[in-house]
Amino acid sequence: MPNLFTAKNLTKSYRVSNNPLKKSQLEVLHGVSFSLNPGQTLAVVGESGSGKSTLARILVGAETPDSGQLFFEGKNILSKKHKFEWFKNIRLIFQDASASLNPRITIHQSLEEPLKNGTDYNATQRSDRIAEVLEMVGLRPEYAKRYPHTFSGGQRQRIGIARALLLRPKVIVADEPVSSLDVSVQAQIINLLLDLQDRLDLAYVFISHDLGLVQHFSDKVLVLNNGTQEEYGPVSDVFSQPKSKYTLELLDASAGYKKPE
Ligand SMILES: Nc1ncnc2c1ncn2[C@@H]1O[C@H](COP(=O)(O)OP(=O)(O)OP(=O)(O)O)[C@@H](O)[C@H]1O
Repeated sequence: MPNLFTAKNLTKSYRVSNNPLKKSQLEVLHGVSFSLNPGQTLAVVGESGSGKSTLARILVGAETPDSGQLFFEGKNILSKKHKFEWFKNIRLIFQDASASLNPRITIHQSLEEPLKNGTDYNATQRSDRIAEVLEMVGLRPEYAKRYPHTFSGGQRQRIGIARALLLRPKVIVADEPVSSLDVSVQAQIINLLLDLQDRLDLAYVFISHDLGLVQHFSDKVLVLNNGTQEEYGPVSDVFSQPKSKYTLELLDASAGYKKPE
């Protein structure tokens, strides 16, 4: 059986200057590889600017890597013929749900969009699925009639999660999904994500600065240092016996992280 989701040697550079006398390419990712199975969580950690969000955008198809491979259930999803499977099965949760919700349209309209693009459901089936995912994230179906500004930050993040779930994906990439929320709300959203993982056997790629949370939430961890994979392995191994000074410093700097006895 192939792994659910595998990345091999991903690289990505950006052009940063048009001046031929200056170095014009910035290498943001270099040789990133991992594998993930159903129900597992891979955390991606690293300093600001280490390439975490770039990796997240590549994993959901919002950016193209310069080289490397991505496999979903053994299929090369960088090939055009698997585009739809990629779109359906690997979905993103943003840090700030407000950014992904158009303020001028109702929640129903926002949630209907992926269903129009990703299914052949009729209007009634779309409404039923929207009601179903809203209930799954602890919101009332009638909230679909409202506009984004009528919700709290935590409720908007629940809507962002509902939107990610619409097409019944198997992998969710969550880029700092709780870091813009109040601490009390963060725990509720984390518990919701854990509960959904249990119920749906979801795999998560979880990007976070909070290593205490990563320790509690993840099975594996990938440490990025300036775009290079510094360490990768079970979270218990990497955090209890970090091989590199960089990882040790990240752990020391993270307030929430508790060293194992
Ligand atoms: N479109 C782009 N064009 C040029 N450079 C970019 C682009 N997107 C990101 N970068 C650069 O790539 C590097 C990695 O950025 P990225 O946002 O992936 O890091 P990050 O680890 O997610 O940071 P943070 O934790 O602050 O969100 C940074 O130096 C950033 O300035």
